[in-house]
Amino acid sequence: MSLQLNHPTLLKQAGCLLAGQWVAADSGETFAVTNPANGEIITQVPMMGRAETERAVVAAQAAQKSWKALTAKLRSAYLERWFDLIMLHQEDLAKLLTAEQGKPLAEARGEVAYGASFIEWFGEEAKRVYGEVIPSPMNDRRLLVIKQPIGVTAAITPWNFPIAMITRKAAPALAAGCTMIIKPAEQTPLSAFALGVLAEEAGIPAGVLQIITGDAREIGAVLCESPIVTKLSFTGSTEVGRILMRQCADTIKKLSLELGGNAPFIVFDDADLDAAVEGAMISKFRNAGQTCVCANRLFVQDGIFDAFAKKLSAKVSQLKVGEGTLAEVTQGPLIDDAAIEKVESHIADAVAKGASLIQGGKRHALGGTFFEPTVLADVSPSAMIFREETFGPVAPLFRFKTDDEVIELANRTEFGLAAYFFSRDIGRIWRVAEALEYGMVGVNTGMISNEVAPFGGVKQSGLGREGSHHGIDEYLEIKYVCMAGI
Ligand SMILES: NC(=O)C1=CN([C@@H]2O[C@H](COP(=O)(O)OP(=O)(O)OC[C@H]3O[C@@H](n4cnc5c(N)ncnc54)[C@H](OP(=O)(O)O)[C@@H]3O)[C@@H](O)[C@H]2O)C=CC1
Ligand SMILES: O=C(O)CCCC(=O)O
Repeated sequence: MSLQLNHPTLLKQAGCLLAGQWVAADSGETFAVTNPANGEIITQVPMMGRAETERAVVAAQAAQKSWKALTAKLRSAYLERWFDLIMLHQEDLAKLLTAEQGKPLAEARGEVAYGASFIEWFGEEAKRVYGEVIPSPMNDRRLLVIKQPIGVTAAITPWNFPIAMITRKAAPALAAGCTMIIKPAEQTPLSAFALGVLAEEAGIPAGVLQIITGDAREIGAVLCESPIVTKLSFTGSTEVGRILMRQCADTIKKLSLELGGNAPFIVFDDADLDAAVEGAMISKFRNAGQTCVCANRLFVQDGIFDAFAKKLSAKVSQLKVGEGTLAEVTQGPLIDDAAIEKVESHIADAVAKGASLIQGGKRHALGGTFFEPTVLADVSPSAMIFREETFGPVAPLFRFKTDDEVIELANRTEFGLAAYFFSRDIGRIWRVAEALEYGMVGVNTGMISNEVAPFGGVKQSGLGREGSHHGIDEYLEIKYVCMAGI
């Protein structure tokens, strides 16, 4: 194993973090974590299930009593220490992330900093959970609102952002006074464990943050069905989101769901062409196209279509595909074979329906799950790629003529996460921003995520918001106190 870390204990091999101990599965079973760039096994992690999850829930409940009793200032101090340690070990965390997920090291470093920013932000927000005094309609009464932690919470997270998707959930939970059990994706548990090691080093007490790997269905079933767990936050596919929502119905659990997207990226004739191409590169090709906010459908107005297609293809041809550890690489492997098959099927279907392939289009000569960054022109709205999230490095260009036409096309989807458009007409900017049925809209930019802004979708892209001052509300309950006899 060639992973050289300055702080070797960050690579946890033997156990999950349960009730302050690193423990093996009851059965002793493990599963392999592999490097998607070369298929090598990095390490084995525990294959846990129902029994271990039930114990984690009990431990989380016990820990929550004292965690919520701390002052917000003290919880904030724990989070600040955790943030500092993550940034201190940014390079090691980035190496681990690249090893198990595949993204280029520069992107991995960026994700570590992005992930840490949620801990810093919510550490600060912990101190600003204000209540209200409501002017009373009766002289002898005083009406108050206080906010309290929702209790024991759980997070089920995906492989595409193995650090940030955990911290975006765990930081507000801990800041609010909740405890959290985290089930990371099977492909990327090592980043999660490393966060757990640093949380321990920051002094975060046993049971406040627990990390469990293994059988997703069994672990998920316990987390959803337990009446002790009062909140579940999930990021991943819409299909699994639906299953979890159904499973949470019996306990009427509070849910945050961050599900699939089908982002439109619109370039109007009056756009700054270079800025639009830059925006498309970052929005489409970040993490090899494997983000839920990636541009999935690029709509380009007739008058600028050919120039945009040419410039974008030229930029795409300069992307360097390879192992994420190599300095010059800008696109790593896709996560697995299923991902590459989906990309291939979307391209084949688009071409069969009349699209022309103007860049890339096939598996990369490196083999494995490396894929050539691809551009398709004149794609038909009847193509599969119009309806489904590709989650890969394919930019399909659709031609349009009018504003009304493109707004209708952009909204013709059950998803509503992120949308982007480029224009320099202030009237059009307002009209289009308001007409797009999406939770987030980037205007003249392809990059919208940061810790101070509310991240989340409408329609079937999910429920709730993460990040920003709204993010902590997902982990708080409102209590109304009516005081009579004044
Ligand atoms: N919104 C987003 O950011 C993401 C969207 N996706 C979309 O989903 C597609 C498939 O990716 P995939 O990784 O399979 O996403 P999934 O939704 O299957 O996985 C996300 C998380 O859910 C867990 N999970 C899966 N099934 C269950 C279950 N029945 N009960 C409880 N937890 C469960 C997974 O665990 P385990 O890994 O152990 O199976 C993982 O931790 C992608 O191609 C992409 O389109 C994927 C990832 C992120
Ligand atoms: O794909 C996701 O679910 C997370 C998107 C990364 C971001 O926060 O921008």
